[in-house]
Amino acid sequence: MQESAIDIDSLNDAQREAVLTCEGPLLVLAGAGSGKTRVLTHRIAHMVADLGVAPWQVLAITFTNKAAAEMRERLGALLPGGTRGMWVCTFHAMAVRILRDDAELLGYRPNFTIYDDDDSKRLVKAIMADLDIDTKQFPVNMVRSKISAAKNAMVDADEMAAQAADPATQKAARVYAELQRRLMVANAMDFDDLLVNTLLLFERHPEVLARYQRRFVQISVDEYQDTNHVQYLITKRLAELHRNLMVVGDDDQSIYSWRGADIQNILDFEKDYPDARVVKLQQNYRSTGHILAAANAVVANNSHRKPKRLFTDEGDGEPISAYQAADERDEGRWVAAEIERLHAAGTPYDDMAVFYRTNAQSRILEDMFLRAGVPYKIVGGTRFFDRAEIRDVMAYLKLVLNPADDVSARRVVNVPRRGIGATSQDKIAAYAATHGTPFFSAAQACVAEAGLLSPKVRNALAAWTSAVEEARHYEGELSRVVELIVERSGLVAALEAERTPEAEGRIENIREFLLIAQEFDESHDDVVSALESLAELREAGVAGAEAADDPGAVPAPQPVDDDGQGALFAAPDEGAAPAADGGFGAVASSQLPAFMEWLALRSDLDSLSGQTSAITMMTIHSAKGLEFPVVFVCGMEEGLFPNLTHDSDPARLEEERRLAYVAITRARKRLYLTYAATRRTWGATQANPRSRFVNEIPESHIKVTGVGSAGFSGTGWEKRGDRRGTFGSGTGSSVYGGSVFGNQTRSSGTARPAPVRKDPRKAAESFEPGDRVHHKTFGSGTVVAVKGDTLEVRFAKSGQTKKLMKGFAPIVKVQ
Ligand SMILES: Nc1ncnc2c1ncn2[C@@H]1O[C@H](COP(=O)(O)OP(=O)(O)OP(=O)(O)O)[C@@H](O)[C@H]1O
Ligand SMILES: [Mg+2]
Repeated sequence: MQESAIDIDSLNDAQREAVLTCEGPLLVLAGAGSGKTRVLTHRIAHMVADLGVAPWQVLAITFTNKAAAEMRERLGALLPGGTRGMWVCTFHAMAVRILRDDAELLGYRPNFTIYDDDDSKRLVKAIMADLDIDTKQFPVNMVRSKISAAKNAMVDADEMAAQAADPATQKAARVYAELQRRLMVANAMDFDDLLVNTLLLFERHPEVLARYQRRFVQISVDEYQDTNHVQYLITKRLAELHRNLMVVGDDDQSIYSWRGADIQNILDFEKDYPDARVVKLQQNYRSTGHILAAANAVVANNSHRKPKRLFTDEGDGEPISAYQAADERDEGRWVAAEIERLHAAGTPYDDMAVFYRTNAQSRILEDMFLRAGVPYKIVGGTRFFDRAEIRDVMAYLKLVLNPADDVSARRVVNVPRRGIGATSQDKIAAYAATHGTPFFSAAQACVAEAGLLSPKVRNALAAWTSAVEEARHYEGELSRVVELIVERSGLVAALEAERTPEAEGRIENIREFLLIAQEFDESHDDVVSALESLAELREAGVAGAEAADDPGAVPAPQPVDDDGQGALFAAPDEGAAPAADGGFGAVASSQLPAFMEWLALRSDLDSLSGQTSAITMMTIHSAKGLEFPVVFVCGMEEGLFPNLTHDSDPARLEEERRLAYVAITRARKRLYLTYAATRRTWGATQANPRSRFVNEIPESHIKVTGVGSAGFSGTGWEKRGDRRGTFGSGTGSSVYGGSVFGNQTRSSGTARPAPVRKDPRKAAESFEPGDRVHHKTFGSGTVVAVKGDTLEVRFAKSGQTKKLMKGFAPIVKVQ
């Protein structure tokens, strides 16, 4: 095999056996980081490069788009001759390709539309409203998951109705029938339909199936433990002719049972293919010893699993760091500071990832990263400030600040819908063009002059312009202005009227935005320093810092000199504003301009992160199959992770634990687990003990720091008590007893386990003259003076001394 295109010597014996087994069914069953995906790609490369298999004869399926992209890249690197024609994709992407060619056979037109999760949810909701089904009694999500389960079990609506034993299932069956009818009329398929229709196509049209069976001589499926029934059947059908099917997976990493994934598919592989070769891999090449030991220890608490153990030759590496934060903001802040510290010490941002159990956690983290200047990207989610409802509120505020901002005016004139349609908007725009005025002034004129618009539109427009005017003239706190515009624009009222879970989510986001404004009112100093950071970035000529978010909106902040920040707070008609402000004058609330600049700073930092390397933020679910040198898992608290309620099924706890195993095993060299003593979610503050998954890690592999200690380098309180075994059954209320958190809570008699700093946002690090520091933009320097929250730092490269705000300037101490 010396001639091989791949480096066979880089594989261990078991891996080599798998790579060289190119005929017949093959199962690779092994724990995380043991090289399953690497074996899969090397095996394909070997077949193509050495055995004459054509790339187009190869089908490689994986679970997420990100994983598919990585696999394609790896294959590209291994096969200089190219991978043209090879299908490397997810099940859904494969289904789309197949159906684009032949959906007509099932009665669709080839240009069918794909409804994503949001679209299909909206459709289900509309149907339920039309059928008069009460969504309080039968929640939309419950109905959808019943329909989805039926689809994935290949049960159609009639069959579901015939089998339905309870009212909820009967209702779901009715919705299902109508859903399919409407999807068909709309020439659309939802995600489940893509899979189901592919299978139907194969069953009803054997000639189509035969074509693909002949084509795909070699089929490989990664993350096989997470295939559901339909996916299993599709794979089975496709592989029937050549029987060259390789599946790889790890039963400990099955995390999609809530979507119908069936761990049994992997466990039954040997039953389906009695001649299957089974290869087990035991060496982990990803993680250092402490991390691997922690993962092994946690997952060992699951009873429904095939026991297996992994070893590593890597050495122990660094113990896992656990950090107990005062609250969720302290957590975010600490993570940001630690990221900056690692970055200053040479770890590229790209090498770091931050995971969370639920999407809702990302907002605070984003907030803290933006403040600290940590560039980030979010996989599989929308960044807070990119969300439509937040953009709407921001457009309103821009308009309040600057009524000449036509982009914002046009964006929100009919948001929420108030009957000012395209025709009316065109008329206003035409008026504006004729009179050379901004759109908003034209709107005011159209309100004043009868006859230009219909009375109904005129009324709606009057309400809109007066809402903006009222906010403009409100003299008082900024948060009140934001509240006012949110109320008077009708944004929240319209969402409330929708009475949908998404609308609820949007309202919640708007509330979060209000909180940000309140915080701004409370912490003006921080803002000054945040603006300073931006000014510094601009001064330093950092690419992207000049990028204007929205032309004609907020005036760009001006660089400050050493003594004053005055220019930063200029109202739009003083100095920095565009010359033509439409003659509107300054807004009454003096803080709005600064607030808008602050928000602009955020988007500026966003654009910075688009260009340079960035940390990755994502849910643990989307981290499957990936690896990063440094991983932070946030929110390690009971109730959040494991994400359980008291009446949760014990099987769910096992799935949550598998998720913890997935999270831990993504880390190559450094793993951080963080948890907050108190956490504010949905307006309520909760104090949850730290996650049992942290407690399940033996003490020898983990180092705990936290509030009460001097920042992240201190030792703080230590874990004690018999952590393992205390949890007994692993479910129910006894779980809280025995955790360190629990002990301390009881002994101190307070709700919090350790002294909580008054303002956790201010306390991450203390500086003294003489300390060596590193600034994101200016590089290394020395602290020359500390005055309150202001540091004076002399930077080595420029020789300049700069004033920086502690806690906001992107600066860390270097040891
Ligand atoms: N024989 C080997 N020699 C050197 N490095 C290896 C070897 N096998 C695997 N690796 C490396 O170990 C890491 C983990 O491999 P891989 O991602 O294929 O594991 P996996 O089993 O698919 O993990 P997961 O279960 O998380 O998907 C990768 O960085 C890979 O390049
Ligand atoms: Mg893998």
